[in-house]
Amino acid sequence: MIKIRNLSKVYKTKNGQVTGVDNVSLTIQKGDIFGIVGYSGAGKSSLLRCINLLERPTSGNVTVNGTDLTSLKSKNLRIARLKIGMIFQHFYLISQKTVFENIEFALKAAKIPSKDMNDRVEALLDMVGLADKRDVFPSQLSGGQKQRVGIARALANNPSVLLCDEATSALDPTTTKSILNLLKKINKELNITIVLITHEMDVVKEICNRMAIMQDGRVIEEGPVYDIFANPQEELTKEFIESVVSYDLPAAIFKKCEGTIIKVTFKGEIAGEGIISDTLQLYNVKGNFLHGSIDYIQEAPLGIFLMELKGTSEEISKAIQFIENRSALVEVLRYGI
Ligand SMILES: Nc1ncnc2c1ncn2[C@@H]1O[C@H](COP(=O)(O)OP(=O)(O)OP(=O)(O)O)[C@@H](O)[C@H]1O
Repeated sequence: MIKIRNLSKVYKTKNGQVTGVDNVSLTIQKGDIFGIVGYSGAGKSSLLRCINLLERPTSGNVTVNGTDLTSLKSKNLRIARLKIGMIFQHFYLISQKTVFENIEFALKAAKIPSKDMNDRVEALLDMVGLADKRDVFPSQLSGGQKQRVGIARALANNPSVLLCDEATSALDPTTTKSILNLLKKINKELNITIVLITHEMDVVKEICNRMAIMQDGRVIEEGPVYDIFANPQEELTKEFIESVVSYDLPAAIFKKCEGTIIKVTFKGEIAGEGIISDTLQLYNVKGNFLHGSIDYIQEAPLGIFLMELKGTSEEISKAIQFIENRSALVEVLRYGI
């Protein structure tokens, strides 16, 4: 488990102080795939690098598996860091070394006996699906393959935590998907907690179970990915969600409708139930679907529909109440005109 408490990182620059992280507290549970999202400059990298103390926090502390890293002196910190793997957007492989040697290099740092070296490297290459590339140099690999070497290297010392710094931002969508699948497999099979930072909400939607949104160095919203997608609180969170799940209604349609326009969010299994048809049968309202879809987040359905309701305001209120009583969220976007 990773506990971040009241962490701040202030940089001293020629032009004065810059706050990278501003009093952040977060708890990341063992087995989580935790996504940290934010625009450029929000403080994601600073926070991630404070987790393994690549950056030393200005104040606050970071506890990983019960050890407060901020209290460790250099030798013990080096040892603790071996259990925190990290991968990067630009891979940082050693270009003069082969794939095998890149991974071997990380194993040597952990003083793995040389008789075990070959088996260990080959097991790691199998894990990331690169057994046939052991003797080639990084320049002969695609971006996705380079990242696989980065992942194998990060796993060399059997870490309990893997930090991913924009690990898929340099990759095309298909390669991104395959790397995300590999991260999922590592999380499940090796029980490694993953913390990733990204500006791509797609990545979070695809693999994370929990997430935090950062703005100006602070965490402005945090929780299970499904709940945040179903009911975002902050404007910035809504903006990020709309980048992957859009429910915008063209202004012309909005203008043409005279009835009350509602947005209905169905969570989980009720997404497939006939709540709307029941509503229209029970109440004297006419319903007209304007837009809608069912998305799958963490393999659970999340249905969002925009509807126009026509009828007396009393019947419409009753109909909305009925939908809410069936555990759906209803937001009135505009009352009837
Ligand atoms: N080494 C540094 N020296 C001075 N200021 C820094 C340093 N690193 C980051 N900052 C500043 O801290 C703030 C947060 O930067 P950070 O890189 O953590 O954000 P980010 O969300 O990761 O953005 P990006 O995705 O562009 O990397 C920014 O204002 C940045 O300019």
